[in-house]
Amino acid sequence: MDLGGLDTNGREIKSAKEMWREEIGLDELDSNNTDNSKRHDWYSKGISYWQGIEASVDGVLGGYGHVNDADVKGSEAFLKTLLPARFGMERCHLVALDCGSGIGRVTKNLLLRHFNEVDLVEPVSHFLDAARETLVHDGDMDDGHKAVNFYCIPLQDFTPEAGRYDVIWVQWCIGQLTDDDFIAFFKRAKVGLKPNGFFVVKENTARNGFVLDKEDRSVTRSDPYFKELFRQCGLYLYSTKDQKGFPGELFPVKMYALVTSKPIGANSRKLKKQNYMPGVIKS
Ligand SMILES: C[S@@+](CC[C@H](N)C(=O)[O-])C[C@H]1O[C@@H](n2cnc3c(N)ncnc32)[C@H](O)[C@@H]1O
Repeated sequence: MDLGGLDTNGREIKSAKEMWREEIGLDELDSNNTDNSKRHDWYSKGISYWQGIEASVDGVLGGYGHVNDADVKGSEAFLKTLLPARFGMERCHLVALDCGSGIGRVTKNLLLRHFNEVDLVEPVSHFLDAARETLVHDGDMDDGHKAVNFYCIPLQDFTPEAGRYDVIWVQWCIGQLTDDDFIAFFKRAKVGLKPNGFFVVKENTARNGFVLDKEDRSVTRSDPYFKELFRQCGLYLYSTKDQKGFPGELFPVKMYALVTSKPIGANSRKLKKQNYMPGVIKS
């Protein structure tokens, strides 16, 4: 990735390669040759940051708890177009995975309304304990929708159960992963999807290149940066939408629905149309 970026102290960084070389000792010539102690440092500083944060909506949203409603509305509108398109109109038994779930905010307000079972994966134990507490008490709603498994593990070490999920939801947490762990995670997580299953990635986006957060050890990637990583994961963009209604000082937020095989649609329609177009008769 050749795009330059910034860190939160305003320091310019020439390229993502340079950032990863500095942060985790990634050697440009050999992506397997990384300094494990630096990588360990990257993740332990990230986890320590979140361990110091209160287990509340305001805590996991960095003091912006009031964007919760707009966030849930935006996600719901996006999800409502995707579920019938991928699984048909008939209601079937749907299962979702909430990645980097924090206190279970997304599971409680969104996923449990659409999925019969939801699993959560989150590395910070006091967040997951809070999630378990709310969801198990709230849970077993009248409609039988419930949170089932609570995995306390970071995404870079997690592999989902094969073929369990219709949707794997990744929101506001993938910036904690380095590029190589991002790619390895999605490659592994594909096995967790059922046929027609898909990923949703909902994340902050940098206007250019990337922004490295020195406090929580995360990176905010730009839209082209995400798309290049998705390509390297072997994922295809099925649909994308911008989140609306957030305060202007926040990063723009995008939602991406990603599938594991090339979607037939716009391109094939275009080709078909061309077949029926009147041709110019050459003399
Ligand atoms: C901004 S909060 C978002 C929580 C939740 N997704 C939400 O939208 O309410 C970021 C979450 O990522 C989690 N996290 C940090 N490092 C992670 C990692 N390596 N793998 C998975 N999640 C991580 C944090 O503990 C925290 O719960």
